[in-house]
Amino acid sequence: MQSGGRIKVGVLGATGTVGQRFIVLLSQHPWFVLHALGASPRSAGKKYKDAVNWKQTVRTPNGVGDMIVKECKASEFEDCKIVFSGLDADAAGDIESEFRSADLAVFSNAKNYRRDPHVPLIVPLVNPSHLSIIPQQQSLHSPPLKKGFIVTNANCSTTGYVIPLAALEKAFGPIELLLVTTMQAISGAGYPGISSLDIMDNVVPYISGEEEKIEWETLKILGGVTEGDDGIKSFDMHARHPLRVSASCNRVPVIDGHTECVSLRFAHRPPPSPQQVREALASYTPDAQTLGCPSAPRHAITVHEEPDRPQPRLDRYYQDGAGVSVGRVRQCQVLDIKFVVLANNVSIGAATSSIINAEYAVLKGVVGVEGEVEAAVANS
Ligand SMILES: NC(=O)C1=CN([C@@H]2O[C@H](COP(=O)(O)OP(=O)(O)OC[C@H]3O[C@@H](n4cnc5c(N)ncnc54)[C@H](OP(=O)(O)O)[C@@H]3O)[C@@H](O)[C@H]2O)C=CC1
Ligand SMILES: N[C@@H](CC(=O)OP(=O)(O)O)C(=O)O
Repeated sequence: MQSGGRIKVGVLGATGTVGQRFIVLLSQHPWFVLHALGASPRSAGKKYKDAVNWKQTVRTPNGVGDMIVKECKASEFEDCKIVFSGLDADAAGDIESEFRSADLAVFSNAKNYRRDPHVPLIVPLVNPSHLSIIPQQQSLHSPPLKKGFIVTNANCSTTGYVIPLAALEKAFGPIELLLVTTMQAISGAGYPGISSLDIMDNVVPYISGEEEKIEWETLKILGGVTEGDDGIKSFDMHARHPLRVSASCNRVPVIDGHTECVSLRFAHRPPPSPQQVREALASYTPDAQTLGCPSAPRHAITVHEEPDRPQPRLDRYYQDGAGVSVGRVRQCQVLDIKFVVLANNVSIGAATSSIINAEYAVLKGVVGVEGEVEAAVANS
């Protein structure tokens, strides 16, 4: 596609569920322009339109269908300032590592590097300040890197519920106990995902590895970054205020949108009332909004007053799926407060988060700032 002074970006896993969402969002992005698409050796060498099983409700953007899908090799993406990854986790580890070593900036949806002590796990509406670990990631790399790094975003269920949690911790101090029960959409499992005979007329009360990811990722995201006497930074895993999380995950026959029921207890007594919680959620303004990231939602959290909302079919595409919806905020008879949250797993749960992370990194100068980048930001 023509760059027109915009920042050239690539997408790995461009044919997949998350990859297709990247294509839709990036094709209309004010700063970024799609420059290279990669997928498996099965797709490489084909025109995108012949390789992809397009499942979006909008048509393939102009010019993208005729782009030739490349192999996921860094040499094929060397002109890209930013590479977004929607790779299958079986392939993501080696490929993303090769791209970083080739001094490319990688924003990944895959789980492979989320636990790496030098890789930030960023939900852009919560903890983009964790980008501060990037210089350390680059200097500890062998050989040290000038521009290359990996930033990961979180599991889609983690992403949805940590946004209201961050708003509540900001307003009322640390949370100490958390229970979350998810009802996760079919698209979370990629394409073709779970078979129709398994999910129609059914609920499957198990998603491999999901509960452990939610329980662990929450601590890294909501914790801070601390610096030791030796100058080495590390993620504190919410250590100053230990937080215990218990997650139960279910697959339900919904196409897009993860719904999660959350109960929590605050560390400080007395806890806020349900009305104070509603107000804190509705007024939450993440740094990504204040800084002017173009893909950040206008309302990070939409609070519903109706007793039967949010619902995936009604609420998952509000703001193009870039925010989250919360409803049923009420007193919990066991902990303090309970509520329901809905997040679009493919948008804020995946592609939109990666894109906002990249926008934030551009605005903070973490992605190599050169004339081209400044011009794109200035012209947007
Ligand atoms: N779906 C969701 O809601 C979310 C997904 N994620 C994560 O994002 C990633 C992508 O998920 P999703 O889009 O659902 O998955 P899909 O299975 O739909 O897509 C996987 C993509 O990876 C490519 N791929 C597979 N094997 C290889 C390989 N050996 N080399 C290069 N490319 C390969 C596929 O290409 P090809 O078409 O050629 O096979 C395809 O483009 C995963 O890591 C997933 O865990 C994270 C949050 C939410
Ligand atoms: N496991 C999630 C989606 C996903 O791929 O998560 P992760 O990137 O953490 O593996 C779901 O099934 O809804």
